[in-house]
Amino acid sequence: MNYQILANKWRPKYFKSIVGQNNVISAIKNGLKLGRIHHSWLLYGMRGTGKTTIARLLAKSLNCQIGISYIPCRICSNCKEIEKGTFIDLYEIDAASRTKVEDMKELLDNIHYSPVKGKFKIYLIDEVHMLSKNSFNYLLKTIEEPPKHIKFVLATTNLEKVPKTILSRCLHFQLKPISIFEISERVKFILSKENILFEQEAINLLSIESEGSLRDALNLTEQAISIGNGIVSTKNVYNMLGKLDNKKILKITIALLRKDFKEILSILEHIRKININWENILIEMLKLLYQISMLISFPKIDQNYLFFKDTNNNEQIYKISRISKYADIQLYYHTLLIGQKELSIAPNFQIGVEMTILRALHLDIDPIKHI
Ligand SMILES: Nc1ncnc2c1ncn2[C@@H]1O[C@H](COP(=O)(O)OP(=O)(O)OP(=O)(O)O)[C@@H](O)[C@H]1O
Ligand SMILES: [Zn+2]
Repeated sequence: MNYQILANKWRPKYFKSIVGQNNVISAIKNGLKLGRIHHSWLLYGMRGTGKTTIARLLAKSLNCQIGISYIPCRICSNCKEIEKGTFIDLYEIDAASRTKVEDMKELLDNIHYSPVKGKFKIYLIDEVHMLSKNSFNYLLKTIEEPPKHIKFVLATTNLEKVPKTILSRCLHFQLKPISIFEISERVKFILSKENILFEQEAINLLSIESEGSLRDALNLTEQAISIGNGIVSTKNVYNMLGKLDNKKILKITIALLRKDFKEILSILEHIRKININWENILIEMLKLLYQISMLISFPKIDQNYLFFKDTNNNEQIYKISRISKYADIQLYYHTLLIGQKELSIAPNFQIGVEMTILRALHLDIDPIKHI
C-alpha cells in the first residue's frame, strides 16, 4: 500500500474516534437516530479540528447500504468507496480553488438527477467562504429548496465571510479547538499503534504548539519521527520547533533576576550557536514571569493552572515566587513585553531580543541573591 501521512492514515473511520467535539457528535447522533436529517449542514471552526472528517462520516452514515446509521457498516461497497474517496454520489469540492460561478453551475447543473448508487447525493463544499458573490447566489437558489435526494455539507474556517442568506438555511455546528490533553492522548494512541517510541514531554510540546489543531499536531509528529529516526524525543522536538528547552528559559530568567551579567552572556553565546526562534525566547520568559506573578498572588493555586510545566523545575519556580517582589516581576514582564512588541522594527530579531534582555538587566531593581 502507498505511504500515507499520519494525519490521513488516522482519519477517524467512526464518529466515536472523533475527539474533542462531543456536542457536535451527539447532535449528529441524535439526528441520525431520529432520522431527522436537515438538507444543509454547516460545519465551522479552526483548521484541522475535524470538519472534513465529520462530513465524510456523515456521507457514509447516510449512504450505507444497510440503512441510515450512526455506525455505518464499513463493509458494503458504498461505505468502502466513501472511505477510498471514489464514491460516485459524494461530490467533494474545494471552494478555494473553484470560486467562479461557472464552477458552481457545472457542479449543480445535474442536481435533479437521482443518485447513482446511494440514497443521497452529497455535496461537500470545503472552505465555502471562498466562493464568489455570484457563486453564492447560484448556490443559494439550490439550497433554498433542494430535491429530497440532496444533502449539502458546507465547511468553513471563516464563518464571517459566509453570507447570512446561506447561513440562515443551514443547520450550524461549531467545532472547537481541541484541548492540549485530548491532542496529546490522540497522538500517543496513534504512536503506540504505530510502534513508535516517544517521550511524554515531547508530545506535550507538540500538543501545545499545534494550538488546537489535531492535523497540525500529527504533521509535527510526523516531522519529529523523521528527524529522530523513528523516535520522538524531547530534544529533537525542541530543536525542530526552534525553541529553547524549559530549563534554559528558567536559567536565563533566574540570571536576569539575579542580575548575573556573566551568566546571561554565556547563555546568549550558547543561543547564538544553535538554530533558534529568537522571539520565542521572550514569549517563554513572559510565560514564566506570568507564572511567578500568579504564584506570588495565589501561592496555593492549582498546579494545572500553570502552563510552564516541568516537574523538575517547579521547586525553583515556587522558591522564586516566595522571595521576589510582585512589582519587580511586573516591571520585568512589562519590559520584555514591550521588547517583543518592538521586535519587528529591530534591525533583526537577535538584536531585538538581546537589547530587550539588556534593558531588563539595567532596570533599577534590586537583584535577588539566593536562588
Ligand atoms: N476531532 C478530531 N478527532 C480525531 N482526529 C482529528 C480530528 N480533527 C482532525 N483530526 C485529524 O486531522 C486530520 C485532518 O482533519 P480534517 O480534514 O477533518 O480537518 P478540517 O477541520 O476539515 O481542517 P481544514 O479546515 O484545514 O480543512 C484528520 O485526518 C485526522 O487525522
Ligand atoms: Zn455500509
